[in-house]
Amino acid sequence: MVPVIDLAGLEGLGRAAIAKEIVRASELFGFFQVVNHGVSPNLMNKVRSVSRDFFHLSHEEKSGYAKTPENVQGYGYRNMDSGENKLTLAANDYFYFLIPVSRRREDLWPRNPPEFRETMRQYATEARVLAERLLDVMSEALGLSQTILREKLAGPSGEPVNTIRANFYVPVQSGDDLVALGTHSDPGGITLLLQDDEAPGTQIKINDQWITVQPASNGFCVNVGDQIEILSNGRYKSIEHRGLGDRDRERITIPFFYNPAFESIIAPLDELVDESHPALYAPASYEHYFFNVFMKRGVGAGKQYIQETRV
Ligand SMILES: O=C(O)CCC(=O)C(=O)O
Ligand SMILES: [Fe+2]
Repeated sequence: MVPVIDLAGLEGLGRAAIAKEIVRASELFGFFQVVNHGVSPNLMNKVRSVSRDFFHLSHEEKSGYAKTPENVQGYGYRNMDSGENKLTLAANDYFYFLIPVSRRREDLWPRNPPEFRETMRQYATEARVLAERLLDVMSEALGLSQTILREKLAGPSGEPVNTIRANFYVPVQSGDDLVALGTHSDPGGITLLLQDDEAPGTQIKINDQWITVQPASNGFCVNVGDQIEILSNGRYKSIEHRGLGDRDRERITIPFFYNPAFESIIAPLDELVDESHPALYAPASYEHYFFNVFMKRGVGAGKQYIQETRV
């Protein structure tokens, strides 16, 4: 039911047919998986293994890279700060800016394992290319210039915000709830979610039913985020999803977020709005959306974030 889309041939004769699948999935669910997507499986495995190695270090060593109240980047852990930072998971996590490079805090990127930094630098480049190929297809299908979505996300600075996070789910005690990361839609543009092939646990909500995603080998899950729903004036849907822990195993997922620059004003594209198609969402800067809508409610509010911007 949830499509696995083969991107081999996207830039060749296969483009129209592949684009049709991407667009259909984005309209129906806001979710699909991709294979043959151009990011090397070797690099994907390295991203997983350096993350796993980092999480297995002592708490003391990891805390040398900890987030601070003023800075969202760095290593976070369960109950690290009560109340204020509602993004801290019921698990360990780390979070970094990749793009713009000026906001990167590489000092908070682990030195151990030694390949961590170089792996993430390379990943920043390759994942960005994939996200932009998908955005270009989605732009074309709106009947607009191929780069309109990425231009709108980048805004006046010309630089989108790309971040990665790793979610580290420790095994869930029997009797405890499996849901570790509550129901949400991703607030930004588009998310490439690197799965844990051994421990599935991403669930997406389709027609009010929770469906566990079975990770395609060497694939990415692609989640459409709220800002793409807004820019497309509701044509593409952001997907409600959540993250489960596993009773027996650790689970690590590593989302790459391709998000607007904070100062970008996101609103339905002018070309998609006319008298018979009124704008469904009010314009807002991404800074406002992220801090005053998404973070304020905290993870777990499903699609209520975007409902707040409905006109
Ligand atoms: O870990 C998962 O399965 C989902 C992660 C996720 O939705 C996120 O980090 O935004
Ligand atoms: Fe998410």
